[in-house]
Amino acid sequence: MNNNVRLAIAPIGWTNDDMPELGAENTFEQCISEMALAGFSGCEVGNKYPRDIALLKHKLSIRGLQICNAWLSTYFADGRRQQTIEQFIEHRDFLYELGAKVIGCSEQTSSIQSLHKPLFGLDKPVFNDKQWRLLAEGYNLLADIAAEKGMQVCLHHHMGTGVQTRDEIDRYLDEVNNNVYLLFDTGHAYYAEGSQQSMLEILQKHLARTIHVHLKDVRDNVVDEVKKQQLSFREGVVKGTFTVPGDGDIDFKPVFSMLNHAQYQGWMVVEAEQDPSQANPFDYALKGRQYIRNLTGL
Ligand SMILES: O=C1C[C@@H](O)[C@H](O)[C@@H](O)C1=O
Ligand SMILES: [Co+2]
Repeated sequence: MNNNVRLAIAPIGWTNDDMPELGAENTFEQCISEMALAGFSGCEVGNKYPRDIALLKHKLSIRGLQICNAWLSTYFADGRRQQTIEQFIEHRDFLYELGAKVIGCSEQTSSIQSLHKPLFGLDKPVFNDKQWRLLAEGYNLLADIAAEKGMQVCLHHHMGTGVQTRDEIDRYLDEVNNNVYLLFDTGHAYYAEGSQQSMLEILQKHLARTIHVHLKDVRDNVVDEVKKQQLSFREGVVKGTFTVPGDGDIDFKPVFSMLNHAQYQGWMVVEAEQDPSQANPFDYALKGRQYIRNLTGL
């Protein structure tokens, strides 16, 4: 893997912002110390991180860590344009001060990812033409606002949202301008389409537009349970849908070789939300780190 790729890890394995009861016992300092000790040089932002920029930078830099991105929910497809833009500007400025170059957003209009609804039922949002137009106009605008600070915007395709499937990812990238990008998440692509092959085809098709990568592995047996028992996204997470690369059913070798071939430059972020009381975050961070080292030399 080329030298322009850097490895980060998300705090979600230690403390889960969506379900704060998962990892409530883990402190911010424990989390970032273990990230550094496991051999990562960057991380995303969690809700236990201090908002004071100088303090946060200090805590991170003494551990050799840098912020590479943080999630922002957008609501363009239901018309909440102004509110989204205001939040985006604040988020952009926060990330800019921390030295991040990309801003990863997820369109959450009618999302069921946090609701108690079957993930594979009929409730997943499906955008109509007008909603796609609103989304595309919104993301085009975000890209211009990001560019004011030399930053780039990417959308995180996500289970339970209107940009989940392969066709929806294609449509998103067709509709937006060329300066609007993709955050490719291996776990969500695999979960959405149900196979390694489809996940790889999505990545192959959109390599040139991929500016940030989340590395999650998936446990097939838990996905089967989510389908059979009509579980929600979060119920699946608690049961262990996701894990670190090398611990589940995805083969990451072709993922890394595609990125390498395309001379991908940017961050790859291990992001494995599971219950920290069942999956010790430090053990799993080390496990993921070792697997990536073995396959990439990074
Ligand atoms: O990037 C992500 C952020 C989380 O909040 C989300 O639920 C997770 O699955 C993810 O991929
Ligand atoms: Co992700």
